This record gives sequence, structure tokens and C-alpha cells, in this order.
Amino acid sequence: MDKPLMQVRNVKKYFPVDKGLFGKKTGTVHAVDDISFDVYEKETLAIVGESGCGKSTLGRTLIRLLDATEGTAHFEGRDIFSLSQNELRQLRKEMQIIFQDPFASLNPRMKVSDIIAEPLITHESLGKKEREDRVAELMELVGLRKAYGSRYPHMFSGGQRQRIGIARALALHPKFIVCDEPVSALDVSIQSQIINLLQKLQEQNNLTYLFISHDLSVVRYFSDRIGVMFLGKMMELGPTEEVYRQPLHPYTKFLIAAAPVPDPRSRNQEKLILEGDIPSPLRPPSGCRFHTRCPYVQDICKSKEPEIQQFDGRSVACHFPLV
Ligand SMILES: Nc1ncnc2c1ncn2[C@@H]1O[C@H](COP(=O)(O)OP(=O)(O)OP(=O)(O)O)[C@@H](O)[C@H]1O
Repeated sequence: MDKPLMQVRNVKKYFPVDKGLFGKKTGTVHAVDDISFDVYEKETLAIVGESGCGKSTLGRTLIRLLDATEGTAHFEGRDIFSLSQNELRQLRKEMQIIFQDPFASLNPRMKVSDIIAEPLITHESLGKKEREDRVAELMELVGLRKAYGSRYPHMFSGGQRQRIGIARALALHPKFIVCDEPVSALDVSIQSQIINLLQKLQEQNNLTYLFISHDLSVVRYFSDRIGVMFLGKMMELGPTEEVYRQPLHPYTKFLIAAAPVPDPRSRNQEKLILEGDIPSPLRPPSGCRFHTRCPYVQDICKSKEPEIQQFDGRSVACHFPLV
């Protein structure tokens, strides 16, 4: 494996909730709650989990679109949570994000060529001709015809709009890209085109992806490793194929069993039925956060938070891993 590009240690992101009288703080959402992992150069690390488990908050915190509550994240040796505004400006070139809904993230009043040129104008001092050439190059890279540059976002299909978002994200030659559910809003046939494009761009540009998805069938065939989140915690992390073949955490086993694409090898897998709703991140359960839904729950799970155990390049936060 390549060396770590990012080392994330004990990162927390809490949101105060003020719905009380006079905007008084009435609680805290534990969106990301003490998460540690490494992201290796040129890998695709998928982060999966049900809606609201903190995937987007984690991704946004790691590229400093959100300020962490606690913890550190070293990117090529620099703790990105303690950078000055000026240093942060430099860092922004190296870290980008691709959003789920390309339409919402593209300014409808701007021409596509201006949308793609925007980061170049903000961060680079290129002449007009150089900038136009770079925009044309980026459009070609993502499979958009140069002539489309004078059109507006509403004139494009969802897949093409996502290509525009990807071109803009690539404009400054980033190393690390958070892909936040980039194909969830697209038709299945278009999803594979965009995933193929992301893979091609990764190879050509040595990109590292943190790929956020609620859909395990999407990430299976192209992520190198997979991290499974539940209520702000990382429950399991390991090489994708190994995690699918033998999930160590009951929650991972449930997610794989519930994934929409049938896997012939998993047909005989024990059916797991999860009891209850996802608990509130405002008042996470004591002990293991998953214990209220876990079919294998035992007394210790209700009172003691599991330590993270390491198994040969894999990690799991469970008192009774499925080894
Ligand atoms: N700005 C905010 N203020 C308060 N709570 C927030 C804020 N942003 C996110 N949350 C809460 O933090 C928790 C994690 O949200 P997040 O969007 O990171 O989850 P997610 O796993 O990405 O879900 P989804 O797939 O639905 O986007 C949720 O309970 C959410 O309501």
C-alpha cells in the first residue's frame, strides 16, 4: 500500500442544537464522534452507512468546509485543523469536493466555461488565453464538448452536470477529492459512466478519493477499502473485498445483506433482521451505539463502548466481532 496522505485522529464534529426559548442550546448532535483512520495515496476509501450517520459531516470536516470540534487531521504532515487562513487557501487547491446534486452545486446563471474557470480565477493568476485553454482541456478530460462551454447548467442532463462538477473539482490539480454521493442522484446506467470516469481520472492524475455512499453495491467494485459508519462512529474498516467476504461487525453484515444488487455468493447468507429505528444522534445509546438494533447484543454491549480491535489490516469496534 502507498503511504498515508491523510492521518485522521480522534476527530469529532458536534453540532449544537438550539431550538429552546431564546435560541438556547438544547442539545448536541454527535455527528462524527471520535474517528481515526488513514487515507493512503491513490486509494479510494469508501465511507458507507445509513442516512444521518455522519458521512458527509466527516468528509466536509476533513477538507475544512466544517471546523472540527476536536481531533487532528494531518495532510502530508500538516495538521489541517490548525492552519492559518492563508495556509488554508493553499490547501484548498489540493482538496476538493464533488457533490451529490450537481444541479444544486452549479450556479444556474453562469455559463459552464465560467463555472469551470471560477477556481482558476480565484487561485491562479493565468492569462485569459491560458485559462481558456485549461477550461477546454478540463472539458475534454471529463468528456464534454468544448462547444458546450457557452451553455448554462439547465441545458445539460444529470450525468453531464456531474461531469461539469468533476471538471471544476479538477481545475486546480487536487490530490484529494471527497466524492459525496456523486452518483446517487443519477440513473443506474449513468452511474457506471461517472464511476468509470472517476476511475480513469484517478489513474491519470494520481488522485485519492474519499467516496461517500449509502449504497454498498455502488462502492463494491471500485473502492480499495471501505469504512462503515453508524451514528457518528466508525464500526469497521478494511479492504473492500475482505469486508464483503467476511464482515466483522454485525452492522456491516446487515448492510451487505440489505444491498440491492443480489450477490450469488451471499444467497445462502444468514438473514439479519435489525430491530428498531436508528437512535437519535442527539442522545446516542450508552455502550455500543449499535446495541439497540444488534441481533447479537449482550449485557456488556449496553454499558461499555467497544475498543477498536485490529485484525490483520482490518479494524472493528465490536465486543463480539464475527471472526
Ligand atoms: N449543520 C448542522 N447542524 C445540525 N445538525 C447537523 C448539521 N449537519 C448535519 N447535522 C446532523 O448530523 C448528523 C449527520 O449528518 P450527515 O449529513 O453528516 O449524515 P450522512 O451520513 O451524510 O447522511 P445523508 O446520507 O443523509 O447525507 C445528522 O443527524 C444531521 O442531522
